[in-house]
Amino acid sequence: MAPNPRVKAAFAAMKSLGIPEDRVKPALKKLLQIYEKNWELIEEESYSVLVDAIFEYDNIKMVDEKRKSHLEEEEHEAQEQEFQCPLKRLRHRNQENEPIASSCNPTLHIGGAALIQPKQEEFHHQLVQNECNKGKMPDMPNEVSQNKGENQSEAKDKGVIFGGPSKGVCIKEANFDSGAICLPKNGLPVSNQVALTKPEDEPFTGEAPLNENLIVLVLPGKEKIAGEDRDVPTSSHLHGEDTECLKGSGIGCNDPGDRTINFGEMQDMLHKPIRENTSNVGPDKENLSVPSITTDICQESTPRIDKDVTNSCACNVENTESVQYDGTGLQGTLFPHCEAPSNVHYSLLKGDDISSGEERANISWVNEMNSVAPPSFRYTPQNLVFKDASVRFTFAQINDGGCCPSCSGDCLSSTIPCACAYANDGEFAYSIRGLVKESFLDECIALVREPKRRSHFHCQECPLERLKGHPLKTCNGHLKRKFIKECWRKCGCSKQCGNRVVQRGISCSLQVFMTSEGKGWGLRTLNDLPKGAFVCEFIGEILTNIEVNERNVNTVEGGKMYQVILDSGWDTASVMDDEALCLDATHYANIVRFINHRCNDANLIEIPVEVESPKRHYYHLALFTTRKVQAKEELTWDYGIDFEGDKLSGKAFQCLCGSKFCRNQKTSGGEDCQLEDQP
Ligand SMILES: C[S@@+](CC[C@H](N)C(=O)[O-])C[C@H]1O[C@@H](n2cnc3c(N)ncnc32)[C@H](O)[C@@H]1O
Repeated sequence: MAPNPRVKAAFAAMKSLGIPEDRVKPALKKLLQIYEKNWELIEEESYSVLVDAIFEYDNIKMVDEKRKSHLEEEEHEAQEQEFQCPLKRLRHRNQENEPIASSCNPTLHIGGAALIQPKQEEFHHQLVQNECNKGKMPDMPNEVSQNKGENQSEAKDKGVIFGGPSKGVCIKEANFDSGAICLPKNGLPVSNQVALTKPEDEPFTGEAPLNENLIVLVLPGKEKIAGEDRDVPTSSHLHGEDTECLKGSGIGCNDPGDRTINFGEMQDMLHKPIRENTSNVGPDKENLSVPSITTDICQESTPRIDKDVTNSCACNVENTESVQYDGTGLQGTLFPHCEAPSNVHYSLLKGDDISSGEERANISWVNEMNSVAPPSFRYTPQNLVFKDASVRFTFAQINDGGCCPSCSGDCLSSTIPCACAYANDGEFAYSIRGLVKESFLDECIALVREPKRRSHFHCQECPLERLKGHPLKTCNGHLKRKFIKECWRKCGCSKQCGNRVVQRGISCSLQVFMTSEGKGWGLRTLNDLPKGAFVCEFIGEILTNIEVNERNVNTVEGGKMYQVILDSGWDTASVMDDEALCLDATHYANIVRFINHRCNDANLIEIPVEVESPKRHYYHLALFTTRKVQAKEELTWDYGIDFEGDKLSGKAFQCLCGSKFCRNQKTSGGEDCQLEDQP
């Protein structure tokens, strides 16, 4: 059989680095197995994952060899001692409690506490740690360990060693065979995410090319201006003294890190309001996150920066007068919206990671269209309760029929579907590859796009009508949707179970970019994505409808739309005012706030996902691809806007989606298509 051209290419690439085929082979084999033959992950960044894997493999071999030779040496020494000191051997056996002065080995104190030999395990561990960074590409500095806030020895204590040319993370004891390998930048395929200890604060390692006429903004942490490095405040710098961690004691669940979570305390924290002056806010991830609830290791508080952050713009270019703020009234936001001075020629604005290290993979941003930097907002990877929203839930509410306590490992590979599949008619929504199954996805798409399939439920007392002061008015109806039910902490399966996709967060490579059609910023994928792939969750602040309404009263008309109503579960029972919830991604959000709207044939669809709360007034809203999406394609979803109706309320924008099914046809130039023609 002709050799696979990708294998040949990998060998050739390694050969150019001076690595012979016989060293490449075992590592490549293992990687292909671990990545489920996803070559793209292996090929990206000039095979950096493969290079890491080869050196890891070599390290392990070297460590094993050293250990073996150490054992042999010891054995040999012992034999020699026995041979040379027969007397001592006799005394060992017969006079164990008597001290003896031995000329053969003065440090050996028989029967006493001073007989100290390193345990094999410790020895092995030390070797792995010492050797982990050896054998890496010699010309690459160990940036990570240099830039980390925590030093190497602290990192070691946590079982983590940072370093390597591709920001590799050696996980605990770098045991290649156990699946612990250096993580590629894009993360592993979902089904292969192994126990990964993520560094708590991703270091800033971004570098950008410079030339005289080129202003390059590199966020977060560093700004490169005309060859200079300057520190700029980032969200992680804005942490204050007020750090409260979601840790507790007593009741709750034991998580794999032996931390016990007290759900009572947790709920208190969930209801702690956000303080708007972020210059004195503790790490919001710990303070206010909802589903994270049990997942976060409490981080040490980052030293507070007393600088008035409203004075420090990410575009800290010479003419600071040109700095403009977006008028949200939020102090100390992450990316002050700003324009550069007009006398500077811009060819490119870009940044390394808009998530400030909050996501597993960097999310870069680039503006090749104009001189505008990303708008102000605080990046959060988890929903935050603003104030009154009722997202209380307890373990006791999840009965055994609502989870799978007797499962273990991966529920998807079990022959009999577990209780978590019952919610989806006895079938899991996800395939073994971590994608939403085609049949499930097509059904979800049809329920939204096909007018004949679309149906609504009407709540008895609609909270939206109540809000408008018409408590008895008939509900206008809420679109019926299919829910995905994921396994969670009360389930017996592992954290790597295939029925836990959304809760593991973003794993694809994304980029925020300035669109060319005038829609402002947009989001695109940097890799091809298959149909049914999870892209991201809609993350923002959780507000009650009443709170959102109050907020919107003060919003200038024509502002951008960043809010969704979580109404997919309102059919279950009458919904109280503090249970009628919205997500607002205006001030606190993840990258969802950059996803633009497209009428009807968008390449993303939102699907409600039940994770921790069986009461469906609070759920996660996750975006999945509706079809194959090519690298560099813009990611879009249908906001479900009624352009005619919303125009009246002043909310709608002029749609520039370009879809031939555009519902705002007079302005978009879309063809005059009937909804029945939809894809
Ligand atoms: C969630 S934001 C999306 C990101 C936004 N483009 C930005 O620059 O921040 C939604 C806003 O983007 C703009 N937008 C989204 N989709 C659009 C479209 N199809 N046509 C025109 N503007 C759009 C509208 O201003 C809308 O209120």
